[in-house]
Amino acid sequence: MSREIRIATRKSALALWQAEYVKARLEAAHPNLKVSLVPMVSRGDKLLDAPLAKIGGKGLFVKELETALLENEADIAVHSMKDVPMDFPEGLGLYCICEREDPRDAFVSNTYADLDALPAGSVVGTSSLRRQAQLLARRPDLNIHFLRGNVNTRLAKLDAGDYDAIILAAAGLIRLGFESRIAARIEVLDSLPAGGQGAVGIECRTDDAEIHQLLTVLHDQPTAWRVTAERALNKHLNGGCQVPIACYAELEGDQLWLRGLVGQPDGGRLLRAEGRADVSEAETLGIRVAEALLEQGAAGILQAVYGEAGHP
Ligand SMILES: NCc1[nH]cc(CCC(=O)O)c1CC(=O)O
Repeated sequence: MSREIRIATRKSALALWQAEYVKARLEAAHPNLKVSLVPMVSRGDKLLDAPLAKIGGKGLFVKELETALLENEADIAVHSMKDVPMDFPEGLGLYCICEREDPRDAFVSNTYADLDALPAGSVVGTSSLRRQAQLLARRPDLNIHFLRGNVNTRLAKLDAGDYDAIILAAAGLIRLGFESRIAARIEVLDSLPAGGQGAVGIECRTDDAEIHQLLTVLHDQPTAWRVTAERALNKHLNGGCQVPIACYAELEGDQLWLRGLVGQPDGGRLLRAEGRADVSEAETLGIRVAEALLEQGAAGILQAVYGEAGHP
């Protein structure tokens, strides 16, 4: 096989790690395949036109990679599934989901062993409303402070003494070699993860059958079923990037068990719902659990959050 695969990637440490991981696995499986990385420079100008600007936040970074695929500057884009919007542009789709890393949130602190060890009034860093809602529901005394930036930046801010603890996805820390920084993994019961957390997905052109075939060695069907159910829930709740929605699917034999949560950002109310279905019904299950959340009043909570964030 003489084909070359060009991987479009952002330049953050985590994005590069994920791209290198896919490159290494593709090369191992297909010895004659040439795989290269195409690191994307910022295209701030392109972000200003209306349709892109509407997508916002994380969606913008994905968009940049998608443009490279559509313009045939690259062949595949590697994403953290939790950052991938629900719908794809015409001509592109998700053709591979790799085996999931630890999906849990991680408690990271230089002083305290876990959440319960934090003294009253401690400062915890996270910019995720999902994490904030669940933290405050359990520990209303904590002070949640905004924490932005990539994984390295966030760890540096913790080390500078700005926070007593921070919450990050375990997966990102493990991939970047920072597993030893995890003081405690927070069980999913206490911090239900974001849909797709810990899973890496590969997007490519719909009509590129040769690439689809080459990618099959990286596909992990159990992860794909789980992430499909989670994304269906997010989609049904219209979950964008800054919303207090959590969901997590596990496999019990050939049954999917999906748990979903919508939380008031101040932790005052956490709505929970769950359901089980055959793996072939992953999407229906996601919609069903989302409906159960809506019946409890999820729309009101989400509407209040969108209002504050300035969304329509
Ligand atoms: N929001 C950014 C982001 N996107 C994916 C991960 C971690 C790795 C993953 O979930 O696959 C992170 C960092 C974090 O939330 O701590």
